[in-house]
Amino acid sequence: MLTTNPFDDDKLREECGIFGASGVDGAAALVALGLHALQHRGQEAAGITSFDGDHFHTHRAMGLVGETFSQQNEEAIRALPGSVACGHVRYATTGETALRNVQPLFAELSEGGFAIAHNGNISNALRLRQELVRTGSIFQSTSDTETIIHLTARSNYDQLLYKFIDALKRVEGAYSLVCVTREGMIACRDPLGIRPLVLGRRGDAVIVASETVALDVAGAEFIREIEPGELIVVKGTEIESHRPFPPRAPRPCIFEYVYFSRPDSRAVSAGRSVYAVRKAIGAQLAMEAPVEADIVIPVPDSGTPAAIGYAQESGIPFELGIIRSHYMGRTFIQPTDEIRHEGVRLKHNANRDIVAGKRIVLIDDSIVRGTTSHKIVQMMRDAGATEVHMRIASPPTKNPCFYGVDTPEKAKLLAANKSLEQMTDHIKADSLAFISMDGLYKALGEAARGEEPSHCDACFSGEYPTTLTDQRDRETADQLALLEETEAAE
Ligand SMILES: O=P(O)(O)OC[C@H]1O[C@H](OP(=O)(O)OP(=O)(O)O)[C@H](O)[C@@H]1O
Ligand SMILES: NC(=O)CC[C@H](N)C(=O)O
Ligand code: SF4
Ligand SMILES: [Mg+2]
Repeated sequence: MLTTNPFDDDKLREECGIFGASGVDGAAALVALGLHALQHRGQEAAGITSFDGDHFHTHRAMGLVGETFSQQNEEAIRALPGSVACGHVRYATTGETALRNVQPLFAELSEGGFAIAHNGNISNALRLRQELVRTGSIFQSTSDTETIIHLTARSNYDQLLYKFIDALKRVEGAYSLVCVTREGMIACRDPLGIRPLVLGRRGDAVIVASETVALDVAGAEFIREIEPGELIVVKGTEIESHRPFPPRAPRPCIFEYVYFSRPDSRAVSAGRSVYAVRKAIGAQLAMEAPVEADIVIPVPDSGTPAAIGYAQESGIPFELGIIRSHYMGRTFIQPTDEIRHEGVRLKHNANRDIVAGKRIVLIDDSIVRGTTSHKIVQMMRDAGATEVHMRIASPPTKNPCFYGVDTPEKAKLLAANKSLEQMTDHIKADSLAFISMDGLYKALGEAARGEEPSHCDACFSGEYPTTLTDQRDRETADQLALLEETEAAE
């Protein structure tokens, strides 16, 4: 996969963000605001499609929202007239990082134009694509999202809405979608509601967004979440709700609360802010994994709320012992290997006076490959820390995500390949502990995880809530290749 950031190529990636507005003049400008608030979910590319009653208009580009839809580039927004629009910020999960995969994707169907913006990942997209291509579909992109367009186009139903629903019934995996058609806007969530989507109003205008922070920034009021398995059709300012799928117990992504969502968004299924949930996770971690220390230090930014919770619960003072630069990364020239090795210092640096001579508890939200923890523990020691205890605000990440988060393959996940002791050695900490799975659910206000958990937690538990057709096909192909190799060698 192509990456845009020379220093961040070994991380758990963000996902995507979507935003739609209907029933408001200049809808595209509102979408640009909303996308800006969702920028943390995807920094590779951004796009908006509007409909002015006669024509569809699209502008898509690589890069940040502010680069593409900025004050200096007002022309870009003026070229997107109309009272309905949808937009997307992308972090690729299927299909390369290239303009042809930047969303919203658009096609002219027999019922007219159809624009689609997708957060999630379709776990049988490859299988569907092979079938569609074999029977004549010509794909314009390598994105999983395009399969929905082809399935819609080829459905035998006679109205666009029913064709679209027919298509969704054939896809597996995770999808929160916002579409613009000649009739208005359609928004929906997959039957398990794996990826988030909320509904708001700005006056009479209808807004949908991945997270409530985007409603705040667009001056809209939060109404409710779009329910798992719900599809809404928006015509102007009118909303019609549909339930096209048989009801199932929802499984929203628990990692949204650990890491992805902005802390000022609402954790809808927990009835609190994401910030409050993260603090509760930190407090729970302090109860489960206490340690004698002088100060609690977050790995900024995402470890900060959990560190505040840990400090408050343990009574150990909270200090900013690591300062993060917000200016590194994307536009930085390609470094030499030597500079790349030093790269972490560009992002994080020790606050020496705070750290020197102290026993410290470091709090981060997750360990993926272990790169960050390894470097930061060393950084604390170099700055004079006498003991470094690492505490992680999620259970060990042992499995990849197939639902819209670009995680490294299992072989590269530290916790999938090492015991707790080996991980502690690897990051060179004096001690290491993760919050328990039950502890994580307790922080969400539940008694324990239980047999039928309320959330998707597959990256920790390995229990994927949907079938993973493409992954199964890949494993079968690998096994066959191995068998052939063995036979050839014999
Ligand atoms: O074990 P690793 O492979 O290093 O990955 C884990 C780290 O990645 C994420 O931070 P990241 O630096 O990506 O983003 P953030 O600044 O939003 O915390 C996460 O918060 C951990 O700090
Ligand atoms: N991270 C996402 O939600 C990505 C959406 C879609 N699967 C893509 O790759 O464009
Ligand atoms: S596997 Fe993990 S990151 Fe992916 S949807 Fe499930 S909980 Fe979220
Ligand atoms: Mg981090």
